[in-house]
Amino acid sequence: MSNVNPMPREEGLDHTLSLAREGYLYIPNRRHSFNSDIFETRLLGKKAICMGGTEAAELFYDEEKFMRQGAAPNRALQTLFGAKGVQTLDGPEHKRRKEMFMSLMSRERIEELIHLIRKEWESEVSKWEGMDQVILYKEVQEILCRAACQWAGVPIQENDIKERTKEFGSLFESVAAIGPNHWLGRAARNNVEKWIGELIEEVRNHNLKPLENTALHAFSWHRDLAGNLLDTEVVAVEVVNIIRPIIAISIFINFTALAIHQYPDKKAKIQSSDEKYTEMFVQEVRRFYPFFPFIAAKVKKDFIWKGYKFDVDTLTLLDLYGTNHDPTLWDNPGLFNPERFSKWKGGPFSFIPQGGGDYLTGHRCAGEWITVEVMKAVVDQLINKMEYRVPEQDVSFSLVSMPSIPASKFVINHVKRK
Ligand code: HEM
Repeated sequence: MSNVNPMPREEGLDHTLSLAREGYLYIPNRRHSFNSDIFETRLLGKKAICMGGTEAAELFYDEEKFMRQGAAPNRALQTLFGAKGVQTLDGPEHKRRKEMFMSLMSRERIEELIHLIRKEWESEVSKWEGMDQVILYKEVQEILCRAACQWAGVPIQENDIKERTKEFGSLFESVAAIGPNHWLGRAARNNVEKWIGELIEEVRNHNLKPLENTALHAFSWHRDLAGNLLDTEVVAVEVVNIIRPIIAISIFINFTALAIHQYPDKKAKIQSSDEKYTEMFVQEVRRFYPFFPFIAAKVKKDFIWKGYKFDVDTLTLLDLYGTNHDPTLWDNPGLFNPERFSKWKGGPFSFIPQGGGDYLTGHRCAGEWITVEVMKAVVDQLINKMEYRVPEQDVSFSLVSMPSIPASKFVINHVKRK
């Protein structure tokens, strides 16, 4: 064992409170002070490893070394993820389930979603023209809820939109909450899973016939490796795994609107450049602003990496926010600078707002292409299709509360179609 070195270690009994207090900066602060991309700490009463940077991300996505089963805390399963979803699976079972998701992500299907969102957006602009003020975050969530349900083959009545939007929103807004908001998130999950579960039963009884290439259809009839249909509850979790994150793009859209407002020179450049610059702008929004701070896995079997010992079952967190702001990977990472993406060489482990690695064989976000395309379409709507003013408001956002959203939820007024 002479080749094993002690890992830099945060002394003390437990640091869960520091994690809650420092939020997005908990891991980056310690990577900086230990001058190490890896350190040991104690979270939820147990030893845990935190790591960040390209090499750590590559290690984290090695499925021989890490597994997802048992890694997500119960409070995340009860709100954000749901039980027995794709996020909790490993190996061939995960690959089979992930294929089910990726089968929806063709260029044509993504274009259909963008078309639905643009249509909903344009009809909302007419409503916004008559409003004294528009709280963009709330309004955009309703647009995305309508479009996502339609895209997923899930019928929804117009008078249910507000309530369902709130429920889906609370699944990702309550994940780090304690007390009443956490319980609201749990109640919302029970409600939406029950509603979707009833629709799945209708599909299986042939009373409801969603289009074949929709999530509701594909997931209801998906078969696992043993050739069996999935339990209704699991299908419901996976359909929610499509609709909920599409609505969560509202967070990136709020930051997109904020960036357009705060960086008028970049806005002018979008207006005078081609689509390539819009894409660079959107990528910089995803790199610069906070969304998911980190992701969790457990060590699958004992191994040694760079002289550090990883013991089976140890909770390990990969620093997403810190990797996207790592000064060894990004020049002047605190600067909002879309131009950096003109020279960016790409790579699956350095730019990881939605996880890293491979889409099909690993856990990288199934909806990353959708997210980028939706954000690009929204930039076009905000800049080329409407005019608006941004009144005085508090647009500060926290690096502690998760997920982080600008305080005012971005208010606009004097909206006019162009
Ligand atoms: C709103 C912006 C989004 C962010 C910030 C985001 C972020 C993430 C992150 C960090 C992961 C975990 C990666 C990992 O565990 O290694 C993930 C997984 C996932 N995301 Fe997203 N996501 C977004 C949008 C979407 C969209 C639009 C969809 C689907 C339409 C989607 C579907 C999924 C699924 C199904 C997984 C699980 C993948 C797996 O475990 O194999 N996400 N996402």
